Order: sequence, then structure tokens, then C-alpha cells
Amino acid sequence: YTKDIAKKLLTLAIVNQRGQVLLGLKKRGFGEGYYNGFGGKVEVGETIEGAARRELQEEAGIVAGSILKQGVLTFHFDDKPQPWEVHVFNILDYSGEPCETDEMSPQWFSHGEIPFDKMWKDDEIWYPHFLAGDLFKGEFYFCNTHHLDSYNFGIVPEL
Ligand SMILES: CSc1nc2ncnc(N)c2[nH]1
Repeated sequence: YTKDIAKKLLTLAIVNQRGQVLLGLKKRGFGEGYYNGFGGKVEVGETIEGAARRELQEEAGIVAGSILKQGVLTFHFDDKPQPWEVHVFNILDYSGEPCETDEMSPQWFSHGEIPFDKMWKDDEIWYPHFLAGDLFKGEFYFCNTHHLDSYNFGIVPEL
């Protein structure tokens, strides 16, 4: 029914400052053991940006200041009826100090040392463009959850 056709809206917030990005090691649940930005589902009655700010605070304990939407990534899974539409935000400034939560363990990585071997397989495709400040869109097709089977990716003039 329609629920299965509408895309599941999610956010992904990456703090990118002073040549380093703040990533979290997922301690449990989906993507456990992967390094990731901070994010989650957009709840009913919430804007996508509002959800990005809320999830960053819940998962990393910091309050976003100015943020810039840089990408929209759509993930298709062979074992899930609903594609995921992930809105990627660059967190340009924030207040507070990143802290460990039961979900995530925060860690700074220099741009040249991003641990792609412990991240979702699509990340190495779009992170370089994210770090370069490009606006981008991508469609990724996963099999058996973790295997990236195919994708389309491109830089866009606007989102
Ligand atoms: C399930 S596919 C996927 N790729 C991802 N890349 C970065 N952060 C995520 N949350 C991601 N999910």
C-alpha cells in the first residue's frame, strides 16, 4: 500500500571543521560497528532540517548552528520495500562538546584518514564531493544490506 511507495525520510549530519570531520561509531542497531555521521528518521510534523538538528543533539550532544544541505542520497535495499531518502547536512558550526551516548561514540578524523573500510560502501563515492563543498544527488542499490550492487551519482547545480 502507499506506505511502501513513499520514501522513508532520514537525515545525516556531518560536522566538517578545521580539516576534520566528526563521525560516530554506531554502538548498536542498524549499521552497528560502522562510522557514520549523526542522524535518523524525520518524525511526523518535523522539518527535515529540524530533524537533522534534533538527531545531532540526541546522538552527539551538540547543538548545530549554521548548517548547509549538500546532498540527497536515495538507498534501495533488495530486502526492504521502502527506499530511504537521506538528506545530508554539513554542520558549519555548533555549540557544546561532542559526547558519547549509548548509540554513538564520537571521534574526529582528518579528511585524509576517514575510515572508509568501516563505513557504508556508498560513503567513499560521495564523501570527496561532500568535503569539496559540492551539491550532489545519488541513488544506491544494496543487496543483502551491506553489498553495494550499483549506483548513480552526480553533482547538481541546486538541490
Ligand atoms: C544503509 S546505506 C547507508 N549509507 C550510509 N552512509 C552514511 N550514513 C548512513 N547512515 C548510511 N546508510
